[in-house]
Amino acid sequence: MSLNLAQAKTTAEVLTTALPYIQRFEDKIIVVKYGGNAMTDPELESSFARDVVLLKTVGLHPVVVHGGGPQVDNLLKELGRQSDRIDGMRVTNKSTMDVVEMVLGGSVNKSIVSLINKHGGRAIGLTGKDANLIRAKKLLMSTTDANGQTSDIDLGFVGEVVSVNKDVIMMLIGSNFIPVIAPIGVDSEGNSYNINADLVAGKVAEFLQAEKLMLLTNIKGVMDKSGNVVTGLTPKKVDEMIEDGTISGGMIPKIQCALDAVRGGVKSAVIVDGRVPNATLLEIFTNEGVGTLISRDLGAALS
Ligand SMILES: Nc1ncnc2c1ncn2[C@@H]1O[C@H](COP(=O)(O)OP(=O)(O)O)[C@@H](O)[C@H]1O
Ligand SMILES: CC(=O)N[C@@H](CCC(=O)OP(=O)(O)O)C(=O)O
Repeated sequence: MSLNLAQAKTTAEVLTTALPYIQRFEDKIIVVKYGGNAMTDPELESSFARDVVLLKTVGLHPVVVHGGGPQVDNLLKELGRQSDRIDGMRVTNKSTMDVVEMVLGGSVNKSIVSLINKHGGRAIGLTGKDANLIRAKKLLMSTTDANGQTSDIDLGFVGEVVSVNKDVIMMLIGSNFIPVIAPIGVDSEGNSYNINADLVAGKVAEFLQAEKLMLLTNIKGVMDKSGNVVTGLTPKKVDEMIEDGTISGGMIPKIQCALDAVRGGVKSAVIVDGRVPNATLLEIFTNEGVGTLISRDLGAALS
């Protein structure tokens, strides 16, 4: 495609405006979590893939961690099965784990890889099992009832991240690849664990000491009871909002991992509306961003 002079002038202006941001983020690692709910529109999927390729091309190092919860739900439904969720976590028995691995490590991972490659990137797909990328252990969860009684909940093969093999990711980044990671972990016995993709993205960002953790979802940001986007959340405020039901479901692990990541050394975490075209670029190349920002200073000041 060639541009006429007027178009070229506009493009030149845009590129000039982006220059300080490109310089600020040059050589920096940006972990982008691409949620299953943000994957529903082919146009937006292409926009996401192009954004990631553009970031890499101008010298940033995007690392993609993806979800795919709705896609797992769809296959389970087709198979005439279902799974419960507790606080946003899928209760995962052995046969559900097989489906999770098939969908997240298979079709979802490969379609993101293909799309990025179609747009000129060098994406490489991995699950946490490849090169023991994500070491995991069983997630232990407990609940407290109205009488203050605490009881354990068994979520089956749901895991939490123990460690991330940073060297593998750095090697790929150094060879100009864009890692695309499915949220499946492995323990020392070779057992697979289904891990919430936000938690994986947070830990990957922490182990890499990323400049930014971007969590793409299908909502404007964290909303209060009136539906207004909230920024500058404190852990205390988050607890209150979970307690009174303002924050629920998948937003619970999302906001918690954003807070954990900034406390763990990631410069900033942001919950971004993935339904906005070019959301990833807008977040990097504008001061305002497009979601709920949790900065390191804020995280440190409030912890
Ligand atoms: N206070 C809140 N603000 C925004 N979203 C919330 C809130 N509480 C619950 N949610 C829900 O969390 C969802 C995002 O989590 P999730 O569905 O797991 O997204 P993803 O698949 O992108 O990880 C939103 O679509 C919304 O339905
Ligand atoms: C334990 C657990 O709940 N795992 C998630 C993993 C995928 C995921 O997190 O996908 P989204 O980001 O699209 O929600 C699941 O099985 O749905």
